[in-house]
Amino acid sequence: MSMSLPRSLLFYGIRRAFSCTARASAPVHNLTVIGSGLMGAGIAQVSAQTGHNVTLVDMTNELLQRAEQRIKGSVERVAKKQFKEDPKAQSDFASQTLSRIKYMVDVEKSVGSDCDLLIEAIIENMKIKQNLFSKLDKVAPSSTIFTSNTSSLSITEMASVTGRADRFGGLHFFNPVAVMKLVEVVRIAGTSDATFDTLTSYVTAVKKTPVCCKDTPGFIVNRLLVPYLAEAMRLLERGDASARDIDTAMKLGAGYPMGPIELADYVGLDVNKFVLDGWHKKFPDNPLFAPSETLNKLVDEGKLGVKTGEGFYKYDKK
Ligand SMILES: CC(=O)CC(=O)SCCNC(=O)CCNC(=O)[C@H](O)C(C)(C)COP(=O)(O)OP(=O)(O)OC[C@H]1O[C@@H](n2cnc3c(N)ncnc32)[C@H](O)[C@@H]1OP(=O)(O)O
Ligand SMILES: NC(=O)C1=CN([C@@H]2O[C@H](COP(=O)(O)OP(=O)(O)OC[C@H]3O[C@@H](n4cnc5c(N)ncnc54)[C@H](O)[C@@H]3O)[C@@H](O)[C@H]2O)C=CC1
Repeated sequence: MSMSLPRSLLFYGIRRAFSCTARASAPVHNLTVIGSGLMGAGIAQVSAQTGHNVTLVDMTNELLQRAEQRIKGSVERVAKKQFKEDPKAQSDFASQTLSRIKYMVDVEKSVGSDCDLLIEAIIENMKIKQNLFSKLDKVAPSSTIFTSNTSSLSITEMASVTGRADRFGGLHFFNPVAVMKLVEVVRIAGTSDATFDTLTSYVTAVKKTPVCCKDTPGFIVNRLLVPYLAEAMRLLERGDASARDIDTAMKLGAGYPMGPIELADYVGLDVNKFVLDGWHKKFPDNPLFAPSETLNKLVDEGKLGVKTGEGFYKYDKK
């Protein structure tokens, strides 16, 4: 005999399974962000702006100095916006934010005994990410929650090299972090309720909106966005329209803030290529993930988009 649930109960069950509402949880005070590039610097910034103590790590002091400059510029923009008519409040906000960020090249020392949360934002490569997590798992306190900001890789595969699958999840921020309001909180099979609750509370604390998703390729946003960007590149390759016209069309015809070609440059063509190539290898029959010749050529030439001064378009060097 089959038993059917009342509709209201069924929807309640679905809501609970996927709900991202923050419940009481262990708060995050201290976090370590590994990788001080576009994303890591942004994550460090929004965390420090909301009172968290951050240790930001990269491979060289030069990279960290670049990140510090970028963070400073962005915090000043935010301060001007938040405290429009009050220059003193602007400079207090900026200096307090900047004072909460420590910079470090020694990755193993970066997860001290008080580290509540680790966010990895290094290159989009599974082997390199696994090496990092495996190394950190041995030195980090057992209570530290590990997360990755990956765009496209499996969080489960990363957690598999550690002994802390219950304290592992994904925190996927969007670029530019200071402005974009969403964070995807990715739950793997092992993620405990306590870990999940801490992650959603942290996202709310940094003034972003969490959505919960399963550990599937691209989660929600990139599963939809990356094929769209690749399709725009193919449209361009076929000579069906110019880059400018494709971008203008999607801005004025579909209401996007940026067109797909300029957004690809903004995200970084290397990141686009890593994502597309990785999915093509895993799902070779899916035409949505077919490589783009133009993308490959630009990456080979070191033209990675806004961050290198040239991609599909040319930019003032940052
Ligand atoms: C690849 C992945 O895994 C996932 C991803 O991230 S996919 C990429 C997701 N991101 C997007 O889709 C971005 C789409 N683009 C946009 O939303 C907008 O074009 C944009 C926010 C980037 C810029 O907006 P814009 O209106 O063209 O430019 P601009 O006027 O300079 O900026 C808008 C506001 O944001 C602020 N802002 C922009 N960049 C900023 C930064 N880096 N730091 C601080 N503030 C910033 C500006 O100060 C400005 O504030 P006001 O409106 O109060 O003046
Ligand atoms: N660019 C984007 O729009 C988005 C990217 N992501 C993801 O975030 C991650 C980082 O991307 P970006 O910030 O764009 O890359 P990026 O290239 O700007 O920065 C990566 C940084 O990590 C550092 N790094 C590499 N290996 C390291 C190691 N072993 N230890 C310490 N630092 C190391 C590099 O020196 C570099 O500074 C990737 O997984 C990417 O897929 C997620 C959302 C949006």
